[in-house]
Order: sequence, then C-alpha cells, then structure tokens
Amino acid sequence: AQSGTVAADPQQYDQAYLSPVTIGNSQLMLDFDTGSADLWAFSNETPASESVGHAKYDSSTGTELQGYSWSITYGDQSGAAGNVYADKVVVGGVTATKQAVEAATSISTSFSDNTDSDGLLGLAFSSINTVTPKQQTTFFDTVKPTLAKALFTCDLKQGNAGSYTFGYIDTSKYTGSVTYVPVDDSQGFWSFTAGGYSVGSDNATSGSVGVSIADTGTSLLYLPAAVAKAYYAKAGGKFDNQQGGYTLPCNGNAPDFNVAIGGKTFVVPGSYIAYAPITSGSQTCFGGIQANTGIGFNIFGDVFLKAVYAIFDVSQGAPRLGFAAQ
Ligand SMILES: CC1CCN(C(=N)N)CC1
Ligand SMILES: CC1CCN(C(=N)N)CC1
Repeated sequence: AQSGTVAADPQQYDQAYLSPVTIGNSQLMLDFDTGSADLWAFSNETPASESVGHAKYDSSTGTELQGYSWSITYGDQSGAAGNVYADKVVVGGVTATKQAVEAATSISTSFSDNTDSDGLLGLAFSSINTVTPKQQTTFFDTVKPTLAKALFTCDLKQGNAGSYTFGYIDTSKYTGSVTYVPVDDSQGFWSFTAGGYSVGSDNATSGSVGVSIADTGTSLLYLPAAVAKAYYAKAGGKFDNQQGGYTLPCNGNAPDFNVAIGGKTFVVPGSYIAYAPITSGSQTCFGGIQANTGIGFNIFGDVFLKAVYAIFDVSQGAPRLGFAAQ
C-alpha cells in the first residue's frame, strides 16, 4: 500500500501554497486545491505568450484521450481550458500510473501572471471534474484504492513550509485529539457545518457559523456577513469599498477568532487575520476574515487551515473531516 508526504510552500502572504509534482518527465509546482477537482497544468500546448516563466507539462509522454476536453472558471473569474492525457503522476512518492492530466491550451492572465504556480491539483470530489465527454477522477480518487488509508491530510503554516500527506495521518503534526465531523459531498466540496463563534477572549460563543467548505485553494476565511461585522467591531476594522472588503490596523492587536467545530473550539490567531498591508508599508491591513456575500456558504480557506491539522477522510465509507489543534 502507498503513502507519502509532499511540501506545501507558501507564496507571499500565504496567498496560495505550491507543491512539487512529477507528471511524465516534467516537474511542476501545483496549487493543491480542495475546492476543485481538475488536475491541470501549463503545457507544451499552451501559447508561449501565456506561459512565460512557467514549468510546462510535456504531453509527449502521455496518451491523449482523443476528443476529450476540459474548461474551468474559478470564483475570481480566472480560468483555463484544454486537452486531456493519461500519464504517470507522482506526489510525495505516491504514484498514479494513469492519471487524467489536463493540458492547458488557454489560460487566464491571473494564472499566467502568477509564475510560482504551474497549475492546479484538484482534491475536491470527482463529481465536479470538468472533463467531457467522460468525467475523470482526481489524483486522490485515482490512487485511493492503493493507499494504506483512504485519506489525505493538510498541514499549512503561516509563512513557512507545511505539508500534505496521502494515505496516513502524521500524529506528530498536531496536539490533543482529532475532532471528526460529517461531510456533505453533494455539491462536490468538503462541506461541513461549523457551530458557535467568539472574538478574542470573549467566551460567550454566539450564533452559528453554518455550512462551510474546507478549501486549500482559497486564501482567506469567508464567514456570514453578521459574523464578519461582529469580528471587525471588536478588531477596530471597517468595510473599505475601495479595497473591496474589511480592513483593520496591522498593529498586532487583532483579536483571535474562535469557532466551534464538532463541539471543539479552534482558534485562528489575530495575527493571521491582519492578513497583509493593503499596500506595501501601510499600517492598514486587508482582513483575513471577509463576508461570504454572494457565495452561499462559508469558505474555510488557508487563514483557517493554517491554524489546524486537517484530515480529509473517506476511509469510513462516508466522507468526514478531522480537525486538530497544532
Ligand atoms: C466555491 C468556490 C471556492 C473557491 N474555488 C476553488 N477553491 N477552486 C472555486 C469554488
Ligand atoms: C482556485 C484558485 C487558484 C488560484 N486562482 C488564481 N490564480 N486566479 C483563483 C482560483
């Protein structure tokens, strides 16, 4: 049975985390994304003008799936599209001998401009993979039957290299016990329900945060508008239309955000919520907590995930998420 671990290297401000992946004879840095289900990469089929500074998948080692194609757009209107190959993919020593690899023939500027990332490796449920005419499986779903345990884990860090594991839980990566919650995979996401919350040292948890997805591909923590408002009322922040979200002082006094999941309280340090100066050198920071307006559910992105050890687990049959303090 297979198992392995791979580094998750943060971009500036932990905007995304990138991991080394070997596809055929090409080595690329991919953004592991539990909010999507396509493995796609810059390739020899990507126009040179769109792939400056990127490592590219050389599809000559693959077997083309004739007539297959893919096209994906993300929440921020970025996206890509192209052809499909079956090729060998290795992540942290775990090998998929015939993984659907989506070679990009067109890519939006936000991906072309981000030269740290050579594509995405989707880790949501394969039910939202975009390949047509026959939907393909994610890397995790492809290797799952060969893994020691049918799970992967995520240990992201603030400003430091973290890791993903496949097939095993690294018990050295967390403290205390793991709290498991059921996952509703009906929309293709790792969706769970979060409970009450509190700000700073208040222990009176209030409200219920509600339906949320665990999403490594989103930088920030998107919460109900009322929860975001309550947080920034305590943090001395304000909604800044020009910045398109809440901002707060970068002065190191941002309160922690506490949220109950499965009856256990997890703490997001205030230092994660003073996310990044709005412009270099500014004393005003863009907030790591934002309102989920227009999304329809909460997104527990990297600002939350770097505060915990997270286990994406289908070893019990029904999918579940495990969270532990770190
Ligand atoms: C619901 C949205 C969350 C952000 N996305 C993502 N990580 N791929 C897109 C889907
Ligand atoms: C899933 C996310 C990956 C990073 N994105 C981007 N570079 N525009 C947005 C979508």
